[in-house]
Amino acid sequence: MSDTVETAARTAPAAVVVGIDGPSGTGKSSTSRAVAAKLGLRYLDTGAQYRAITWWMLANGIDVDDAAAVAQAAGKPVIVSGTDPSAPTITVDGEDAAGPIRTQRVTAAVSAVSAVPEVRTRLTELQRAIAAEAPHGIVVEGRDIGTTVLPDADLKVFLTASPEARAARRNGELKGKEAADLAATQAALIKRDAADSGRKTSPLAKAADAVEVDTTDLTLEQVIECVVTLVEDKRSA
Ligand SMILES: Nc1ncnc2c1ncn2[C@@H]1O[C@H](COP(=O)(O)OP(=O)(O)O)[C@@H](O)[C@H]1O
Ligand SMILES: Nc1ccn([C@@H]2O[C@H](COP(=O)(O)OP(=O)(O)O)[C@@H](O)[C@H]2O)c(=O)n1
Repeated sequence: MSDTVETAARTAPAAVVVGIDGPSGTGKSSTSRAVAAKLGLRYLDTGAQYRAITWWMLANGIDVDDAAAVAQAAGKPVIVSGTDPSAPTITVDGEDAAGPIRTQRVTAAVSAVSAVPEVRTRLTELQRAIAAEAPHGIVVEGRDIGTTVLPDADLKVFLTASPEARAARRNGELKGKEAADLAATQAALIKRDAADSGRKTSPLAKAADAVEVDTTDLTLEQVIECVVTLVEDKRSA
């Protein structure tokens, strides 16, 4: 090894692992992607994986309300996540699933599928393997990253926002596609939060050592800057 390479290896910052959790519409995906891109880290959307397995169950005629049937099928689909924050991808059995996993049908079914312990065990293993392989570190977002998937993460962030703000953000995305009225969007969000927070296995929860950021009155840029600063503080500590 040359002197220059040895010096570079010695001075490169250690890999940093960041977990970002919170309910729907708090800004997890947008913030995590931007923070990862700014800091040269990989990015993993674990919600997309739960959506992907749910999409496969629906496409294969599995009754998503039959936990035993979901558990039996949980090992079948091959889910692959691309972790480049500028172009994240997700495939199921080699097929691009990025579009189909965002439909209302999948959104309405995902909490039931993600409550099944066999589904969680499988995806948690996959998520840990992806995080362990990230050369410079990774930002992983979801519901149970700080509590279950990566309890030793260098930084844990828990994003919150009022139900009104979250529903307005979600409706902004749906405009022109599957537009819903604000009250219906808010009711659906609250129902999903309750299911995700109330399940037995790794529910949506803030880890005791997570930093909570209320994004209700912050712009997306402000949230990104806040998390970048938290990561840099950790790195220099
Ligand atoms: N602080 C914010 N202020 C306004 N809009 C935001 C903010 N954070 C995120 N958004 C917007 O809200 C929508 C949902 O954000 P997203 O990152 O997908 O949330 P989550 O992953 O928590 O469900 C996106 O359209 C995003 O651009
Ligand atoms: N780590 C995770 C991530 C998502 N999920 C489940 O997957 C669903 C979809 O997650 P998502 O992050 O795509 O949801 P949005 O907030 O983007 O709508 C959640 O409602 C949970 O049921 C989970 O159980 N655990």
